Amino acid sequence: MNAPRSFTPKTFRPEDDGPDRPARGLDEEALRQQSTIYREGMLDGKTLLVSGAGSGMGKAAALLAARLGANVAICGRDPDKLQSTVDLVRDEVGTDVLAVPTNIRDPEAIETLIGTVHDHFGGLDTLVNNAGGQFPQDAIDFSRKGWLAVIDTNLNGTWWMMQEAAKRWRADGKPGNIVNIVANVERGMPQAAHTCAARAGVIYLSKTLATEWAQWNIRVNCIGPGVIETEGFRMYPEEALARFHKANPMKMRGNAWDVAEAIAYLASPAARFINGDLIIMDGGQAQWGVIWPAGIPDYFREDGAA
Ligand SMILES: CCC/C=C/C(=O)SCCNC(=O)CCNC(=O)[C@H](O)C(C)(C)COP(=O)([O-])OP(=O)([O-])OC[C@H]1O[C@@H](n2cnc3c(N)ncnc32)[C@H](O)[C@@H]1OP(=O)([O-])[O-]
Ligand SMILES: NC(=O)C1=CN([C@@H]2O[C@H](COP(=O)(O)OP(=O)(O)OC[C@H]3O[C@@H](n4cnc5c(N)ncnc54)[C@H](OP(=O)(O)O)[C@@H]3O)[C@@H](O)[C@H]2O)C=CC1
Repeated sequence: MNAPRSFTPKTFRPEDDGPDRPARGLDEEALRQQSTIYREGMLDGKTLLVSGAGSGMGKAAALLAARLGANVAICGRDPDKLQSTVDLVRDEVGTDVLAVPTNIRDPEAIETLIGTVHDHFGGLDTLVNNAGGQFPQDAIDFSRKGWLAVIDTNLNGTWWMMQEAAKRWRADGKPGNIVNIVANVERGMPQAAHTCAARAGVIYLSKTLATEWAQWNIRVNCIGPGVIETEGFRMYPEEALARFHKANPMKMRGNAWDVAEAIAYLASPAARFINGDLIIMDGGQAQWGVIWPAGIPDYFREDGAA
């Protein structure tokens, strides 16, 4: 029998970044160079609110939406990260992004956020719930605070955003569109059980709301990314990162732009009949491999899992 696996929480924290933990994913220069399959002006006159848009997929989605003509509002906790997205879009596209620092765990702050977006742009067409995250750890060792932090962010935070946006759409008699970024949870997520529970909750919440809210012309869909290399990867030990891409049969990592293009599709008129669905973007991982974000335990090494 394996000895209990110990875990030092401080080890993988983003603030521990240093020269030995390099930046991950598409940097701003790479983002600027991405091309898109979509036509110019595809999102003209549309307003998108993207949470967690100070980095990673949210930043890419904000840039692409702005490039396609949308009004873009963003939120996240760290104002400096949000400002980096504002600056990138202004420099690259020439438009102003509305940045509203907001913790999605705070429902009152979300009420203010949704109101601010409506006041500024005169409405909201697509809400992208991308903010979220977790830390890698064997479930048996989760602290109570850690469990609650992940559930509160990924499940409750996403719900507060959805409910507040929908209340406003119903009151205004306007159609709405929600895209929730979740994860690939079909076969569970070892060493990420907290986020697996939260994301599974969001997926089935979304399917339920897609029915309940159809009467107000509000669509709700999810995107389930697999291994997408972003700044968020700094949270994981090198040992795990070295194996992440081996968990899908294509043996590759996706990038933030892949997800941004899927978000743009769901925000476009081409997706008007898609409701209650989950788009998995994982190179086939769901059918095959397993990610061990805290490192593969001895018990699973011998049988060659993933
Ligand atoms: C899965 C593979 C594929 C997925 C990839 C991605 O999603 S990539 C994108 C991923 N991007 C991200 O994931 C980025 C966003 N992630 C986050 O912001 C955090 O991981 C969060 C979701 C826990 C929020 O936390 P927060 O704002 O509340 O900040 P806080 O720091 O105060 O933590 C609260 C408590 O959680 C606990 N705890 C925290 N860390 C660890 C740890 N390493 N170890 C153990 N426990 C840990 C601890 O109990 C802590 O309290 P303490 O002991 O300090 O008093
Ligand atoms: N990269 C991957 O392989 C995968 C990622 N995902 C999920 O996709 C989403 C985007 O991830 P990715 O771009 O990779 O990672 P990042 O860590 O770069 O982005 C997550 C963003 O969420 C924001 N955020 C976190 N907590 C809160 C909060 N309480 N309130 C407001 N904003 C918050 C963070 O900003 P700030 O710290 O400023 O608040 C950050 O900008 C996340 O939900 C992630 O868990 C799912 C599957 C795989």
